[in-house]
Amino acid sequence: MEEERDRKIKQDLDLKIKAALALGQMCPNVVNKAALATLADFQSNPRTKEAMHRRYLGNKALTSGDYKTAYCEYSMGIVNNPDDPALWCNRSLAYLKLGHPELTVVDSKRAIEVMDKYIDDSRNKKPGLKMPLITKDNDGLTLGQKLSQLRLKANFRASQALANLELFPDAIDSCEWLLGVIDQVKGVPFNWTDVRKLLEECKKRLEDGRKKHGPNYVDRVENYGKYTFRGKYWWDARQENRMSEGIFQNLARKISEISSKVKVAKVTFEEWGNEYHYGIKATSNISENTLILEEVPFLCVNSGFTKRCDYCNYEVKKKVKYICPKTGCKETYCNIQCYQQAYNLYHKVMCGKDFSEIYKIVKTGVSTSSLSHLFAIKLFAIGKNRDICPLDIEEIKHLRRWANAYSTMPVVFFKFYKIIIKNLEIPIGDLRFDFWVYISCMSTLGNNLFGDKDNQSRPDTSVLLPLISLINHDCEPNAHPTVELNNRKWGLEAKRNIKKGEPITVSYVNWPNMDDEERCKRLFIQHGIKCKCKKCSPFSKLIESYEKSEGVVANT
Ligand SMILES: C[S@@+](CC[C@H](N)C(=O)[O-])C[C@H]1O[C@@H](n2cnc3c(N)ncnc32)[C@H](O)[C@@H]1O
Repeated sequence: MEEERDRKIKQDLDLKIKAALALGQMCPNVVNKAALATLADFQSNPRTKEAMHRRYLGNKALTSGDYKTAYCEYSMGIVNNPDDPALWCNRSLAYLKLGHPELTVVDSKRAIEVMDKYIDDSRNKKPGLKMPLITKDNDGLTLGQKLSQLRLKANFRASQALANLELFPDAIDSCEWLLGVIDQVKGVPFNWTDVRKLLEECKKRLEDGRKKHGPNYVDRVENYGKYTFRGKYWWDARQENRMSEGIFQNLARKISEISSKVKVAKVTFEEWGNEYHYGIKATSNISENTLILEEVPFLCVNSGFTKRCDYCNYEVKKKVKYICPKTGCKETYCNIQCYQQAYNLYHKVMCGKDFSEIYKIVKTGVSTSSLSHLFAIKLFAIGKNRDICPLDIEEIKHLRRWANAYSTMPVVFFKFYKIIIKNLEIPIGDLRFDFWVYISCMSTLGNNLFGDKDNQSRPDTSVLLPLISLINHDCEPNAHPTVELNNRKWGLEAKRNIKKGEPITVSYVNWPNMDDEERCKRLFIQHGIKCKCKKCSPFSKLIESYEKSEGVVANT
């Protein structure tokens, strides 16, 4: 029985191969003997079979307009068979329908990459991808034709998403590419007039934008795409869970271990309504200049302008130097202890890997927030090392993500993301490290880092302090961090007398002599904070209207 079925599959495929080659389709090289083997393998492999079933369920959900179910089914399919480009391509449509163009672009690119890899593997006579494109629905198309169609679909979705991200020049390029290949493909899987319409619309919006904002309106993909992201995707419940009793108790214990003067508390500012936040409150009267607490950073990064220990940020030229003993790895530490701590936390999986491209771009940044890309590498490395999603890292899972503003996504995010998962050898089908996880990590980092510049004002170092990060901002704070870069512990000192029960606050910004309204506006623009402190309360309506009229603000 089995043999008979395999023979039929091979026969069927053989015919399709011949037809595809004879027709000279866009991807004639995708079919070879290895592909034959993998198709048979696909039919008998329970995981690829499951993936195909998920694709079927996803397609059904998509057709009925149930995009959330479609997202779930395709994701399950990807977990089972990440080598099926149709799953990535179809999930990109689910994302588009759900209003996540930033994820559509990435999944459609992934679909194309998977197809390219398939073609390369076939050329090099490597085993082909497990790509169940030849299914029961015999629509008379060859494998090559199906691949060509899929490539068009992926590109069309990318064009639509680029337009939604307001990256018009790139959307225009993409539409023009599509219109250029119109004659080469049999059975175009969508209406060509839709591509023309999209092209016209993008050209018009670009022109209107340039008239209004000047010739540099809307940068290209290397720069920013605009989308709405309020700190979490709907399928990710972690931000709700961060206030759970278990996590709260855990934080309370950790704070009590470093200070008897303060405790963690669930707080609301009047205008925050029912939304609870974490905050830190004094447990007794604290006098001016008292050291309230000290915390050792969970993670440190440095951009390399000053030679520092990769683990604790000490300036190594002043201290004993220890270089990672592995040949080819040049990472530098103060001493063997720092090396061992780093090794166990993240270095084990990062050792000797080349992240220079990320460092190069980080070094061109003007603000210390650019260093968050270096943290993202370490968070992914810790996730890989602990075999968990980076968003579940115990030390940081309680942190509040950037949530109060719209976001812009530098498209370099995807470039960096790809470097990270490739270097850390994370398979693309491991969705614990999916691209949205990277965006969510960046959002956590954007809200919780303490950075410093060097004496030439270049972003130099940054630290992640999971407990000090619980302290809220006030434009007239009662405490301030005692930052000393060459001190492993970061301190918090009372600026004035603080009463028992009073929330401890710091200023997140250092803008002396700025008028109150401007400061309040910039807190919103640069930190996503609609500041609820007493000084800012007169401007709350103004900020609301500013948010509505601007729509999009920078996430820097
Ligand atoms: C570093 S966290 C502080 C701890 C945070 N409240 C929590 O629940 O984890 C920074 C975030 O707290 C909130 N926040 C802190 N100070 C604030 C203020 N003065 N007004 C409004 N929101 C504030 C904002 O959401 C901000 O993005």
